[in-house]
Amino acid sequence: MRRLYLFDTTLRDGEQSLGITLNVREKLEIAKQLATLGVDILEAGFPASSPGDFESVKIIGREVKGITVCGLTRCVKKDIDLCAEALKEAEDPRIHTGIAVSPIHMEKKLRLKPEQVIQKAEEAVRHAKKYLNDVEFYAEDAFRSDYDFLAKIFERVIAAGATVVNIPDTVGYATPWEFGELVSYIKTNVPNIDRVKISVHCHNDLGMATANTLAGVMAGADQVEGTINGIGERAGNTALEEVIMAMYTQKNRYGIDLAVNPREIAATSRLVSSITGVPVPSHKAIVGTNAFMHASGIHQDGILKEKQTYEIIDPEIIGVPRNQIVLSARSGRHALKHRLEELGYKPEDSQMNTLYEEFLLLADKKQEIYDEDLHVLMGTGIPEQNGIKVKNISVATSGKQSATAAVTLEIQGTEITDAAIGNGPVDAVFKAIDRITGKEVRLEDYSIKSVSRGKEALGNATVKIFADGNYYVGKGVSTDVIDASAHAYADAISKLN
Ligand SMILES: CC(=O)SCCNC(=O)CCNC(=O)[C@H](O)C(C)(C)COP(=O)(O)OP(=O)(O)OC[C@H]1O[C@@H](n2cnc3c(N)ncnc32)[C@H](O)[C@@H]1OP(=O)(O)O
Ligand SMILES: CC(C)C(=O)C(=O)O
Repeated sequence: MRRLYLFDTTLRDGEQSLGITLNVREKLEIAKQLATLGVDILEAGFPASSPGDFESVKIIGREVKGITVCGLTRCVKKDIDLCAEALKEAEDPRIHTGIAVSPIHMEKKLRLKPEQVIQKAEEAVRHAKKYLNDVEFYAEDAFRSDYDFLAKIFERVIAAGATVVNIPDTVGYATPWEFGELVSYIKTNVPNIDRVKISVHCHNDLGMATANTLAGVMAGADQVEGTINGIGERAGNTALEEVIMAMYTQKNRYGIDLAVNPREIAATSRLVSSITGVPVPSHKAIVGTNAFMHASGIHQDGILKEKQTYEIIDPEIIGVPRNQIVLSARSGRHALKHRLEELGYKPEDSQMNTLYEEFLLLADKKQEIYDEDLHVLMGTGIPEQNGIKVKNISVATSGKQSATAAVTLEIQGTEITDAAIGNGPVDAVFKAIDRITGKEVRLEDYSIKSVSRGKEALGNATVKIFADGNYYVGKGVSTDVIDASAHAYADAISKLN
């Protein structure tokens, strides 16, 4: 069996998705779950990019053990110094440094001659090696580079001490057969390549990131880079869950071994989606809600006769249990606990009374309680209300007229009520919250979507605000859309210092 290393960059390239800004607490929570999933390397951020990113890499390095924690840098000494400083307390640190190698990037962006680029790359790797042994070198835009030049720069960084060479298709331009050929070319044309690991890092601009990554693996790559749910710059990165399950379902054919626990895939995907506010499309491979649903009669007939007629993956393998019990207001604590345990939660007996009360409140509003409702009940869909709690909302609206909202918030134990007029009920509620908190914020984005099924489905509101030079994302969940929106807005404001 050949061992394939999984390099997760959800917290670095994933966070480069438009609209995502995660704070240290959120990043740490995702990092811990990635360690539970069992990825080998976790890219925690780009320490030189901001004090917040520096802090995240530092705290993840300190707190998350049993895994390689990595930070990204340019081939710039200051970036490398900061990265090494952030990784000081990491058990198994790695610096990921690199520079662009394609003609267009070197000439137009870096404004450097190819030989100058090689020099910077060598110097950066040597500088990083002063701090620690494990240094990965990325050749940005490798797929559009001149392959002789690429082989030459890899040869020189390997001589300077790189332990991993990364071949990115930075702009997602490759097709699988071409990308496989590139990896083969590097394997056969770079002296001493067998001393280092080859990594592949693909983007999804043509929808081929996973296919290209697998072609790279077939051509001999030792490490694959990607993100959970495929989030990332522009159209995103290779979705790690797709690579994991492609390997898992093809194990006997490809003989590739991974250290991950596939049962954690669904929980990791949910957590990343919930914290980043980026929904997973229902038809998304592996982790979409429809990925294991069979809708048409001929398929349902086949499944009832033999599951494998239409199912290549047993959903339980990725932590999605088959649902056999229908939960409703008539269900008791045993059924609720049983289903929660099937979904991977470990509710304490002491928690069950409160959970059951919350469950009944919801069940009274809905005929059937779905798994999505239970995830919300267990908190993976409801954010903590740090400091600001929405206690009461009352809205008056009459057709085309403006709406009026009266809102009561509890801030650090004190209840405050105020009212405002807005263009519609949600606007009026947000304005009332602004009056109470006295914060100057600009609403950047607002969306509401259903997170469960049924007529009284839970609405999940996501609000993005801009204040003090930063973006803050808040989430709120309720069967009432105005209530969900108010919670999301209060959640975002509670993240301001
Ligand atoms: C392919 C990728 O995904 S790479 C990772 C992308 N991630 C990020 O960009 C993280 C967020 N970025 C940032 O916080 C900032 O851009 C910083 C801190 C990195 C740099 O900020 P600034 O110093 O203000 O530079 P700015 O971003 O405007 O320009 C980039 C500079 O770095 C140079 N540069 C870009 N990549 C590299 C590299 N890998 N190695 C060396 N220099 C590089 C550019 O040529 C440019 O140099 P110039 O100022 O001499 O023209
Ligand atoms: C920094 C590198 C690995 C990258 O993200 C890319 O080239 O896409």
